[in-house]
Amino acid sequence: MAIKIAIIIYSMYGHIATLAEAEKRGIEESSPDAEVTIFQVQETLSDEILAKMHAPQKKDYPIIQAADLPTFDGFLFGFATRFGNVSAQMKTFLDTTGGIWAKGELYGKFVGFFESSGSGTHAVTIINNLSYFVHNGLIFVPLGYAKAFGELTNLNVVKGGTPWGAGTVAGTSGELQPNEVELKIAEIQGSEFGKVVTKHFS
Ligand SMILES: Cc1cc2nc3c(=O)[nH]c(=O)nc-3n(C[C@H](O)[C@H](O)[C@H](O)COP(=O)(O)O)c2cc1C
Repeated sequence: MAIKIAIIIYSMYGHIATLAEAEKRGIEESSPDAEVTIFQVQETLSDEILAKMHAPQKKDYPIIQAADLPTFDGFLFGFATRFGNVSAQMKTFLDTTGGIWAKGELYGKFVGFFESSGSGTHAVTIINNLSYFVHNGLIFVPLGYAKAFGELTNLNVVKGGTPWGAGTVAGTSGELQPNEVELKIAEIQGSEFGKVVTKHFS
């Protein structure tokens, strides 16, 4: 049976959405039988506030519902950093999943993370949010260094990405876009994550 992977994001300015597409490409490259879907969490801000924050129109990824989660074997979460943490939109979604947690429906499934931050707060966003995933008994698949050593240690470009997961430095006004090195890291992460989930569930 084909494995199913959900990439779940919140992206106000599009950086995380771009990384999510690279993660998806990576999974599909290493695991052609995998079913991969990019979801976004429900927006919680009004159109008026979003306009004041200069947020562009969102991509039309389906909105994830708590009830969708148990149908997947693995999850890649894309976090847009807010004060070194996840956005309230992402947290609001996670807080709707108590019933799933109570039934242990995510136990033993796999999870990985990628992130975006204005100035490069990187790993801290992921580390600050492990608790939810630990409580659910999800198995964290870190990116590590082995498969992306050259990219992670490349100091020639301003870049995100750590052994905790892919990432991008958006710039303090969102003026940067994910660059080639950041996209490559995201593809490698997707590829390796796909392999781990496939190996376990096939
Ligand atoms: C309220 C708020 C808090 C933020 N906090 C941080 C932060 O702690 N560190 C940082 O580097 N960037 C911070 N940023 C910048 C965002 O992380 C950045 O806009 C985001 O990663 C862009 O991703 P997106 O285009 O997918 O929305 C913050 C942005 C907002 C609006």
